[in-house]
Amino acid sequence: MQKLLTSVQMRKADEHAIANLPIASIDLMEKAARSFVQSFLRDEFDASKKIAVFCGNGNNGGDGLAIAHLLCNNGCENVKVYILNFSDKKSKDFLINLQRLDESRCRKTVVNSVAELKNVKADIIIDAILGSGLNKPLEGKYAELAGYINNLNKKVYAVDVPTGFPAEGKIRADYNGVKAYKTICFQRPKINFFFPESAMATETYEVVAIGLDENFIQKQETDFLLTEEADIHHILKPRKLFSHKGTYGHALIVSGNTNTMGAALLASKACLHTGAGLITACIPPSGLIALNTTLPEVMALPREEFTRIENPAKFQAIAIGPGLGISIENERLLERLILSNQPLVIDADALNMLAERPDLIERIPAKSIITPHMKEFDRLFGDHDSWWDRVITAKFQAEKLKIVIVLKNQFTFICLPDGKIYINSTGNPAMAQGGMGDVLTGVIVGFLAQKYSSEDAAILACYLHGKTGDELATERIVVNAALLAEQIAVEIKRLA
Ligand SMILES: NC(=O)C1=CN([C@@H]2O[C@H](COP(=O)(O)OP(=O)(O)OC[C@H]3O[C@@H](n4cnc5c(N)ncnc54)[C@H](O)[C@@H]3O)[C@@H](O)[C@H]2O)[C@@H](O)CC1
Ligand SMILES: Nc1ncnc2c1ncn2[C@@H]1O[C@H](COP(=O)(O)OP(=O)(O)O)[C@@H](O)[C@H]1O
Repeated sequence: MQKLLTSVQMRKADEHAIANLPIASIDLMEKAARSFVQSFLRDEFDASKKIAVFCGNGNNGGDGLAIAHLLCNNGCENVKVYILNFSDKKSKDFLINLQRLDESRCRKTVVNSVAELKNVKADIIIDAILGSGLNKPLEGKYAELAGYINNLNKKVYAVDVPTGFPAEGKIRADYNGVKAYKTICFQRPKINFFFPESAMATETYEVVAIGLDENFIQKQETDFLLTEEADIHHILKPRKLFSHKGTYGHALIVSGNTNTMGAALLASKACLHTGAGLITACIPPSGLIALNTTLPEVMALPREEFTRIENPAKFQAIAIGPGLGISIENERLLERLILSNQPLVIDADALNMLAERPDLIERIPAKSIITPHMKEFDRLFGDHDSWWDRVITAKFQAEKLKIVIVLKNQFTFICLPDGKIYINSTGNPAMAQGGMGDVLTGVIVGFLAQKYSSEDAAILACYLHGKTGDELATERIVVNAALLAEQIAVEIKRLA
């Protein structure tokens, strides 16, 4: 798992490298510039393109100067540097690189105001104005400059972070910084790149290594962690010799209604392919034929019989919600399960019913996993006007209720009872189709049945669900939920 650091912590990592590795501050900047240029030239190999490099006065500007210098030395014929003389505070390494640039044949001009920028003719812009040193929203000349650059409508590459974009913390809805095509950032992605509002600032990003001490970074205290494939490999347990269906647990999936039986089938199918030993779908009688014909391995428990069944403790794992429908009977059923005090996976309509019963939210059994998307989350815990605030609420509630909250999106935030937030980066827009969440619930309950902890089940399920979608999306424009449910077994096998 990769630790994601704040700007202050990243600065410490820079300082640590300078103090402890045989590398001077200016050489670290040179290394960062070289890594940027390498990545940039992979994308933009036409040496005749006009490149305008905008440089501020801090270290981000220093990077820009070094980048311009390297581009000139690498055969780029039309590089022009705009040095923005907007501040008296110039960093030491900025000044060293300014002198180096002065001694080169790179074209440059010093600009004191945006009005002086009349004839910027560029195919590509490199934004090295402000980086992770941003300490307040843009205003005055800086805001004007960001607007000017955006209005040029050119391809913008941002150095480390687009000017005006906060690396962490709330992103304002009226973001007024640079809108980059791509950000090439150093050593670690910024925490805020995983928040949907970052789409206002950069279409995509790439992380390049600059030689900071990974051991030092991984030792820092942070609540934000990025799941990696190695973690999944480490958590997954292979199936054992002499094992039998009892070894892999019995999952109960309370789901489906007359018009939404598909959700029950998808969740059950996903659970089946995740490897639970036995699966029972608690469905309405109207769904029996569909279940028996499409998923013969799955047992049925007609819903009205539910109250007559044995203790829910018979099941190793229980999920409730996919396609369930909202009714008094279903609310009673949910209440019964919650009061049984057994960890649950709670999704979809079960979450919507919970939103109307704050008394039950307080009683969600510890170690349960709830899987809201943004709207379901806000119905449960109140409206939020930014994703940062929403994630902070999720973290708070996960700690308070001692549950796992899987807040679903392009990048899903998995908030654990210990306050840690695992960010899942697998998954893609080909998966944006109904039923995908039902499959995720089936995968989670499938892992729970196999005795993975709630934390591990949520982390594994999100990663494998997205990864399976990524593999399938290499060959198709859309990945439907049933296909993904079936393919998940292949991905688990590959990573186990
Ligand atoms: N050794 C290092 O520290 C390294 C730093 N690197 C680069 O350094 C950058 C960070 O550099 P700095 O810490 O110098 O910071 P910046 O270059 O991002 O900003 C510097 C100045 O901008 C001012 N400022 C902040 N917000 C402002 C606002 N809204 N309006 C006007 N002025 C504002 C600050 O007071 C500061 O004086 C990184 O993003 C990265 O590009 C890289 O070169 C890697 C090595
Ligand atoms: N653009 C996307 N990128 C990554 N994952 C996605 C994307 N769109 C949807 N997903 C995933 O699909 C699932 C959708 O869940 P949900 O909205 O509950 O769907 P449904 O209610 O239709 O079953 C989530 O796990 C989400 O992360």
